[in-house]
Amino acid sequence: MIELGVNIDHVATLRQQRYTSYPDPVQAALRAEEAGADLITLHLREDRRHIQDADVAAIRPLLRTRMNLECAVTSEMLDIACQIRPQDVCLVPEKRAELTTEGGLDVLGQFQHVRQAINQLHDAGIRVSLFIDPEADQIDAAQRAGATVIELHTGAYADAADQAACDFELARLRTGIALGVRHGLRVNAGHGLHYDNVQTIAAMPGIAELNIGHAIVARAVFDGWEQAVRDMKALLVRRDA
Ligand SMILES: CC(=O)[C@@H](O)[C@H](O)COP(=O)(O)O
Ligand SMILES: NCC(=O)COP(=O)(O)O
Repeated sequence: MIELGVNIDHVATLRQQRYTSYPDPVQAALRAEEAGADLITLHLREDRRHIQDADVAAIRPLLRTRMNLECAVTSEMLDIACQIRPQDVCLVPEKRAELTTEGGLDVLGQFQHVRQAINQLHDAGIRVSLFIDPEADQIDAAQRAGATVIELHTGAYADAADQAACDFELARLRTGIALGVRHGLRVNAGHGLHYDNVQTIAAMPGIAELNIGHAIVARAVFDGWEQAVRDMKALLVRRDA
């Protein structure tokens, strides 16, 4: 099976909407693990719109699987990551005004900055993933910068307006995964994946892990949290074994 990273950001979004104490991302993380999550993903945004520093600190020692902490390439975030020491950090681009993470990290355009960040995290014993678009020059740059993991942004595939656009995005992803694997990288993917579009990505040879959040939180409203996680996990059947 491909590994499922359950992203709990939007459990915290619901809480932050009213600044209540519920729903609790700690419970979401632990119950996702019980339901079959292979790891827990969470994004500490600079504007703290969903996950809070206290959530990251509370969840880290309680996880039985592993934590994949997504954060921007800033000194504040790198310091927090080095203090928390999650097993994985995924470096992502961030814009204050965006609704969600709109594109991949421009590794090529800020190569030295990203390389230094990777070195700092590696020195703290943290594996580093780069959240990038499925573009050859970015995948090459990720490997040269020292990352051992990439997560390919599937948002353009998820948002494709018609079949032609969808086929184009799938071809980009297929080529990107193959290039990443040739470079010896662990290749993950995620963003905008849901119960009806995930299987096409899961069927692609070379994918190690899919990180999925928004769709699982939305499904949980009707089916319950654990069932939503179990149903997503069941769709991640590896076809390249
Ligand atoms: C980087 C990424 O793709 C995830 O963090 C996901 O998008 C959920 O967070 P946002 O909706 O805040 O971007
Ligand atoms: N890195 C992508 C992720 O963690 C989940 O994104 P989404 O499913 O909430 O769009």
